[in-house]
Amino acid sequence: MEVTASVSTVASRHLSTALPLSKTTHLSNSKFLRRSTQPCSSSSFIGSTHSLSFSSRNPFTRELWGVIHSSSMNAAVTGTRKMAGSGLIIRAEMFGQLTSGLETAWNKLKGEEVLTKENIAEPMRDIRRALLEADVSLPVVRRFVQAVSDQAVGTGVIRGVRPDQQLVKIVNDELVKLMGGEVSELVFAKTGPTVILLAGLQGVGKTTVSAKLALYLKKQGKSCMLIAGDVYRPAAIDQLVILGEQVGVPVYSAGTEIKPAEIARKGLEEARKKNVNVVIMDTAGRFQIDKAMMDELKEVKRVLNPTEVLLVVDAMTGQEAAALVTTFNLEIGITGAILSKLDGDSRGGAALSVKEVSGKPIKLVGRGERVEDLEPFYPDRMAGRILGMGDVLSFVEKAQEVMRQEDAEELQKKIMSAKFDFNDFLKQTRAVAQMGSMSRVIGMIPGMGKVTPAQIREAEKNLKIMEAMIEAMTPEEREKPELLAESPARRKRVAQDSGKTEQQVSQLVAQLFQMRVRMKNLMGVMEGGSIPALSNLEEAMKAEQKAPPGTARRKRRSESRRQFADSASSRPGPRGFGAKN
Ligand SMILES: Nc1nc2c(ncn2[C@@H]2O[C@H](COP(=O)(O)OP(=O)(O)OP(=O)(O)O)[C@@H](O)[C@H]2O)c(=O)[nH]1
Repeated sequence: MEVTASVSTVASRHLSTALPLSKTTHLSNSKFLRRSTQPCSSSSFIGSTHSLSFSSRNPFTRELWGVIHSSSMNAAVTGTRKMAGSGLIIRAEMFGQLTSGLETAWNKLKGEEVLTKENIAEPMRDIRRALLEADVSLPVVRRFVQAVSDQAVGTGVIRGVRPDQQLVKIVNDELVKLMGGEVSELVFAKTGPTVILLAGLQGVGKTTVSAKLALYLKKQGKSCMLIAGDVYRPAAIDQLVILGEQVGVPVYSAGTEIKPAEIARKGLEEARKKNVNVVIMDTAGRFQIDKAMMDELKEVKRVLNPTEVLLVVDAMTGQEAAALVTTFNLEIGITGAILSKLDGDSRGGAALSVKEVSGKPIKLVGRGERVEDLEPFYPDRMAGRILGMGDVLSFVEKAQEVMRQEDAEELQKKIMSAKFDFNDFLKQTRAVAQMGSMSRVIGMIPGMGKVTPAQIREAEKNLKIMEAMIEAMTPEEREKPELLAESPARRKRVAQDSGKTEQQVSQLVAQLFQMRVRMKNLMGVMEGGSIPALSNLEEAMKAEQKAPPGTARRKRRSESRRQFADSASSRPGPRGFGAKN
């Protein structure tokens, strides 16, 4: 098995040079395992091996994180200096508890030479406990643990691969298998419109999913139409109409005085007239399964003869979601599930149980309230995420959506000529914001799984503060940060207009200059090869960070500091840096 761990390189490269995914380089298993099991403390993650490979291709990301998370900025904001990473590491990303539970298992194998029946007994108990705590159904846990144990004992010694790493690999492969192995694509009708019928209990997110799905398919070039079939909740029809407008998709509604099956028939007729590619029908949810609901759905299904019948289930309901998929499948016959609210406190039980329990695949996942927050369900990426690998491919796709190639190239040019300005800064931070909440974006970056929620909250807060300050700058000041560096009066105005302190504005300007120099240096280190060997890159990055005094790099860094310090020292008195007026 090849694991695309090094897509981190691609992810970051994409942001700077928008390389196509096909240039992904693959790491061998052992490298993946080594990387995935390396501890990464929250306080040092910026310089960790993982984030080195990620950020090295995109100096901005690393710098952005460094700047927005700088403790000095926190101090300026809160008046206290906080230590980043106080020892207690909490995973910011979903399935955190499961991930840590599994980590406990591998950690017990540290120092062992080979996997044996005896030494895996305790780790297997940890795995079992972690899965049960994640609300995975018991029969699934039993089968899983059995499959992993059987393979672990039979593995023998693999040169260069530690037993704990071997166990990670076995668990990874079994997790992928458990979740269905392959991505289960939506099926489209060969002729006429493809009809997708959505079902599910109350409040699971059907109406939201209808609009999300329409947008998702629209992005693939398909014309869509929505049918509002929730006749029991008038607000659901209004909600769908509003969401339809938001995503630019027509909504067929016929009020609440008409039977859902009749709405379905008329809606389908309308869709045929309009010649749309895909029709998505939202249906009424119930508090719990009842016969009336099932009969109604059966009737709607008969009328629509849908290509897909997808049950929307709430990821937070754990194994209950899997049971629901089974019941709906037996009652009305479904083609798959959509797991909603995977961004919430889901422990993983639903994602891990649905396929195994019901035999029906999860086709899509909802990961947020926004209409953009719907993605295909990738079992391998989900396994990677559970194991703390970070969902890099999803990140790359998101990045591709929000970052145009020209922007990326222009940015690179600016970085190389040290002309990166506040407009670029703003554009980049917004591109990151567009990818979803920072916690999600950070969770997708390998090695950044272990960031404390407090750190993310601080970073998000800092980002807002910075945006406010940049927005208070004139277009000229944004383009020429020197103007601000040289004028305390300008900085004072920006501070007043943004409601921040002069110290915060000065600090932001200083950070931009430091970023310019450091990013240019990093890009320089990477120039000369398309995708440098990861190890070389890491070395280069380490050297960049740890260059001893007197070396060229160290000199460059001190020059950059001096450059800024020079402007700082030219100011009159303690009011700020670079003062000329
Ligand atoms: N965080 C998060 N919230 C979601 C997601 N999907 C839906 N929601 C929220 O869940 C709530 C219920 O969503 P609806 O789409 O109204 O659910 P429904 O199944 O149509 O509800 P009924 O019509 O009452 O059956 C709303 O507040 C949505 O914003 C998701 O993936 N993540």
